[in-house]
Amino acid sequence: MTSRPLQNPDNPTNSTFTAVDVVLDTAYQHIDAAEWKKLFSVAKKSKVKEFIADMFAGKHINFSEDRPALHSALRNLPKSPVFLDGIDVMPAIADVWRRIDALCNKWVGVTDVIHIGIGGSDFGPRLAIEALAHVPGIESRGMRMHFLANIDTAELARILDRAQPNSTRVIIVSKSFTTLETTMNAKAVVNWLKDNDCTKGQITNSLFAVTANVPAAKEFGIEEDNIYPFWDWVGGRYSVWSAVGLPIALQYGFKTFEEFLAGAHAMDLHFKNAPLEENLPVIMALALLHQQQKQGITAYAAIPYADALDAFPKWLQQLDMESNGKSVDRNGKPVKYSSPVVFGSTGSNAQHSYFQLLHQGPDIIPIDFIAVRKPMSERPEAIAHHRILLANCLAQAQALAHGKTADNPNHVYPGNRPSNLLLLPELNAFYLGALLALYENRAATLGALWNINSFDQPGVEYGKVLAKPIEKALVSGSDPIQANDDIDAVTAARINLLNS
Ligand SMILES: O=P(O)(O)OC[C@H]1O[C@](O)(CO)[C@@H](O)[C@@H]1O
Repeated sequence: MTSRPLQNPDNPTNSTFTAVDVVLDTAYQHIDAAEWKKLFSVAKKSKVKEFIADMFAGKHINFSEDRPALHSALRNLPKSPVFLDGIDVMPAIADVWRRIDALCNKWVGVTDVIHIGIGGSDFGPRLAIEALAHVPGIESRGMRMHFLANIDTAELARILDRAQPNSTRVIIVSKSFTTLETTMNAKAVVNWLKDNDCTKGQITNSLFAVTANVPAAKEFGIEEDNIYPFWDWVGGRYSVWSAVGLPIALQYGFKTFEEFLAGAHAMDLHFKNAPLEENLPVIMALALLHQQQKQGITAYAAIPYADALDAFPKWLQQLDMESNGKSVDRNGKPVKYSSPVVFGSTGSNAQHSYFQLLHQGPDIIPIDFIAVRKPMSERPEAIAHHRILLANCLAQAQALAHGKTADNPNHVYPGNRPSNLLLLPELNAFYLGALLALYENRAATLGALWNINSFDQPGVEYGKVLAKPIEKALVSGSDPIQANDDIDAVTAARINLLNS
């Protein structure tokens, strides 16, 4: 017995939208025609269409850093001119593509790649390498790809235990080339190469860098030929399309990297040209805004029913919350809405973790269910398992939407829990690119709707600054320290606890 009719009579039949073969179904958002009409008028009033045009035209929409947000140019495979302050950026981008392609053919006998980077210099390449590892038709070079991000040496030790120093290449990825975790990890890996009797020449040949700060990479000791540049008009969390995506080409071939770019480019063309009413990133953004306005939601979950997308929620957390986790708008005024807390993990695992809360908790938390139509293999067992996976995805969405009445209050499902269904035709480089670009463009649209600058991240600096004096005070066995301008009484007590 369900608590409401399965079909929602006031829900418009056109709840399904398709772009680049990716299907979005918003039926369970329970937004009726009048509400959609209102939402699209909000989009028009927020000048979303003009914002999209400005973004692709290289306008300095990242006004606080006086920069464009032109990551779309990085996947503009047709190389149609993209002008940034009067200069076409495509020749420089195409030159990096050429160099990446050439490098793919040079790496012979490499057993291990240690990819050192954090945040946007890690989440994107890590996601793509994991997502494409078992895609039929993608030939892997079979190199062990080690992602070293955290300053915690546990990750470093695990990697150095496995990698073969004489056949290892090191890619240091950092837009700023000043991120402490990355530079310290890079130094530790260079010392490991030295400790394993690698010659100076071997070390020089095995070190590569991907950065927007070429002088700093040279200063570190990377040969110019081994430095792959990107630019300050590419945000870190939007950078997987640049040479930051190098591991994808090295492991799966340049053609696969091009496929990845092509999917994102196709989604960009849709975002740039489709009317608001048929525009997937815009519709997803408006649906979230609607739930903020109607239900006062403060969190949302992205749940890929595909183990290959296990790293997707982590990538999305940085994209959404570093882009739009802000309290003031473009005019410095308090925002009405901004990014909710974003979390997620793969289904069906998530059903055995926090779905109890999603179904019966007091808070309404919208969900993006992401599913893949085609199983990763045609083996009968894989087809059977895939059918169960999809059935669970659809069942969870239905149960959340309609709920269930019961005499025993403990068994009541309130329902009215909104969700989207995103359906990829299959998981390959093209549709992975399309999916990530869909969410990047959704994040940009949300920024436009919330009147937020989605392309700076001033909130990540203060903690790093405070860590410096605290790190200096952490000397085990030292005399107890007193609170001072940088270290308050609580932290001083904690430092003394750690030092004792
Ligand atoms: O690529 P970099 O400069 O090392 O920065 C790493 C990450 O740190 C941040 O600057 C702050 O989290 C992110 O925006 C960025 O992706």
